[in-house]
Amino acid sequence: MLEKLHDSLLKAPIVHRGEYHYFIHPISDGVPFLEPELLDEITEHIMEIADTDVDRIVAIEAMGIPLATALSLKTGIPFSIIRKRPYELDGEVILSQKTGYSKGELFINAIKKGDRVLIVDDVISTGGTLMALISALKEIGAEVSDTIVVIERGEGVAGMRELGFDVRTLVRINVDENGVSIEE
Ligand SMILES: O=P(O)(O)OC[C@H]1O[C@H](OP(=O)(O)OP(=O)(O)O)[C@H](O)[C@@H]1O
Ligand SMILES: Nc1nc2[nH]cnc2c(=O)[nH]1
Repeated sequence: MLEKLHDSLLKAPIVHRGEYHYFIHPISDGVPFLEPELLDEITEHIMEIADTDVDRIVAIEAMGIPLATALSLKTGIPFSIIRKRPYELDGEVILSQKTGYSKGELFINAIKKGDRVLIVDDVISTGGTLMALISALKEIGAEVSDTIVVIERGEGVAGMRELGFDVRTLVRINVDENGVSIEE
């Protein structure tokens, strides 16, 4: 199961972002290129496990976008992108994003009270991004039916679960200077 995802992760190169060992992979970076067969394997799997009885798929710029696009085409569900720049439309919600290697702001538009949403993203590490997003969506009054992330590294998911956030991931990896290994 998820053979293409596992095989490709084992080949992922590592670069350094400060102290952080950052892996580079088609799903998390679009580099070197994202093969349709890999995207198909992953999104078929997400459709098998996720609650797709939702009004909207929600994806975070940038690398949530290919996942949301493929899922939207398969399910017919529209998607919204949480952007890294403001539009200054009425009702825009701003949140702070902090990962293991960066800080910034995210902007939510056009998600309203009562909307049922499925969140998808490429990677979770500290969980900072998703925790901020889920909290903001709850504050808006949207119902997060499911949160699915393709690649899990680090302790973010465990920390989020302790705080009552429900996140499911497709593969859990370890990353060090030698590369990526897959946790069984
Ligand atoms: O669990 P965390 O530590 O918060 O890290 C996870 C976030 O990091 C990546 O986003 P990034 O901001 O690097 O954006 P990108 O998709 O544009 O590469 C990834 O897409 C997640 O959104
Ligand atoms: N591509 C990529 N995205 C990430 N998001 C959080 N950690 C990582 C990482 O190591 N690589």
